[in-house]
Amino acid sequence: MFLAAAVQMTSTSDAEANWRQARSLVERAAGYGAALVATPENTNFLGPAPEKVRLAEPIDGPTCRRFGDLARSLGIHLLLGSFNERIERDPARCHNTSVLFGPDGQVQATYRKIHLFDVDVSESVRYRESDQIAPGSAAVVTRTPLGTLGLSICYDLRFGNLYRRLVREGAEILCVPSAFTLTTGRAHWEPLVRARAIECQGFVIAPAQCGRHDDEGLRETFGHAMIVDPWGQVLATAADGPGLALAEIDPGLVARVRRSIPVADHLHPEL
Ligand SMILES: O=C(O)CNC(=O)[C@H](CS)NC(=O)CCC(=O)C(=O)O
Repeated sequence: MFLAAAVQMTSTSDAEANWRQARSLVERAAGYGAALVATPENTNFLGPAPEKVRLAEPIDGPTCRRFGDLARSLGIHLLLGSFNERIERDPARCHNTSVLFGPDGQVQATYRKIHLFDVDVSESVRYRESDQIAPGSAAVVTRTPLGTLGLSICYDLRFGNLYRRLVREGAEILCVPSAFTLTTGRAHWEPLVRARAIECQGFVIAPAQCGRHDDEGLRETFGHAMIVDPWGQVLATAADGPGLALAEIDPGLVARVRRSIPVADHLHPEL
């Protein structure tokens, strides 16, 4: 058994303020005893698009170094839900990248968001994530002493085939750091998170952005950071505003649920 935490926070274009907010919530979670702490999509910056690309950094840049040092000083596994990763050969775009740090502070895995949010939420609320973000193409699973993690980001949550793949490759704990819009979050967030947990028969750790940001559309995000167990039960949901969803993870539950309903054996991959 170990304690996991999904961070809920409000990132803006003020990278230093975002760092202080994230650090204080991660420290709080570790203070409660959390061994695995995950922060939301765009932890380090959620603001105007041109700035986002201009401020993008490589994985060995200062943002990842800070989060790695934090993981080491607290002795935890820390998922930086996502940051804007510079692409050397493409100055116009960056990757939307999750980074897992081990308790030694080293980068243990990186995942680049595959499905990009090019969506008209309403007449006035319109996103074209692919204008600034270059998609990744690799599904990423990483073994840790706490269990095998499958990585994904936000809009990926709608594409069940990615999660089937992660489970096939051994994932027991699925991470979905997010920044769901208020509109789509109200209607779809919890059912989607629970559906992934039930289908995958795994834990889902879903950190979230919340509140009002300062990008062009003054976007508002849904919050409701949550942790769901392999039976689909919501173990914890963050309250309104910056905070934490904290829950105990029983790694043995994954195997018990998979034994009881052996969907992996009943799957028709040819369909
Ligand atoms: O663009 C940025 O600065 C930060 N990126 C995000 O907030 C991303 C891409 S726009 N948001 C989502 O994927 C929302 C998905 C969603 O809300 C849904 O699937 O309904």
